[in-house]
Amino acid sequence: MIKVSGLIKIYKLTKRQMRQRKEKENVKTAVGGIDFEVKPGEIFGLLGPNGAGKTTTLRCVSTLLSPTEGTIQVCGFDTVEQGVEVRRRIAFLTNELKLDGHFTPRYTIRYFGSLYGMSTSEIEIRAEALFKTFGIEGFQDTKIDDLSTGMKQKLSIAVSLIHDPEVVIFDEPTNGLDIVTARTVTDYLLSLKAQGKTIIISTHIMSVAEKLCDRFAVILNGEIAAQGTLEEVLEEVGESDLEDAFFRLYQRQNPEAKEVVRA
Ligand SMILES: Nc1ncnc2c1ncn2[C@@H]1O[C@H](COP(=O)(O)OP(=O)(O)OP(=O)(O)O)[C@@H](O)[C@H]1O
Repeated sequence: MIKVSGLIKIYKLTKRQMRQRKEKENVKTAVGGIDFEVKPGEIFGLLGPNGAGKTTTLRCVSTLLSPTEGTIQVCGFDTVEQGVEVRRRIAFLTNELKLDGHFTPRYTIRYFGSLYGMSTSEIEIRAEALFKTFGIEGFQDTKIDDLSTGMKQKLSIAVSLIHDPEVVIFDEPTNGLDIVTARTVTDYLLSLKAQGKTIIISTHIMSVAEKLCDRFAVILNGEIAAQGTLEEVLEEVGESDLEDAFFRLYQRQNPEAKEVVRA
């Protein structure tokens, strides 16, 4: 279970960041007060364009960042006060965290398993199953630098799940993947859901939100513009297609962006 209440995250900008972004203020509100819950056996999506605040939200849920205001509970533990308990129970995947290219998948997964205090035999059994699922068996002893982008992403997912966590937090899990690899990842997320895991993902791809997520929130400029099941969001916005609904919501927030809204 994930419960996000009144989450606000404000970044302090350096002078350089202010110059680069042409910002007048030295603070940036990345997330402006959002609430949502994710239940076990559910895939929840944060759907939004670049800069909407998806990554920031997931970083707060995963304890990587502390909220400026608001609280987050994961499996009943507060992400700020009980960060260690939260980290034990989550898989966190984000594009920014890279596996070291000098090592092999076998070495890497063993290393991460041991960080979670798993025994050698537990690691072997779990790694074998994950490598099989993601088609990594034949590449276990290949240097990560020599793996394809898709294989690296699948390895990152396998490594993040070595300790069989209750909660899965994946930032853009299918980003940059070909259609076959993306399907392997989304199918695996569905199997985790069937196992009763609590899953939250971010995406800017409408079809991922439509097909994979039980519920999702459309996040724009750090605020939730709509949330619910696909049917609920479409009804709330008064559209029959998610892309149209998304643009309708976008236009409500950015009236000057009229031209991008379909008639
Ligand atoms: N460390 C930081 N310092 C200052 N501003 C930041 C920092 N990280 C993110 N931001 C800003 O906060 C806002 C939200 O960024 P965030 O990365 O959460 O969005 P996102 O929805 O994940 O977008 P993307 O899909 O591009 O990753 C953006 O305006 C971004 O420039």
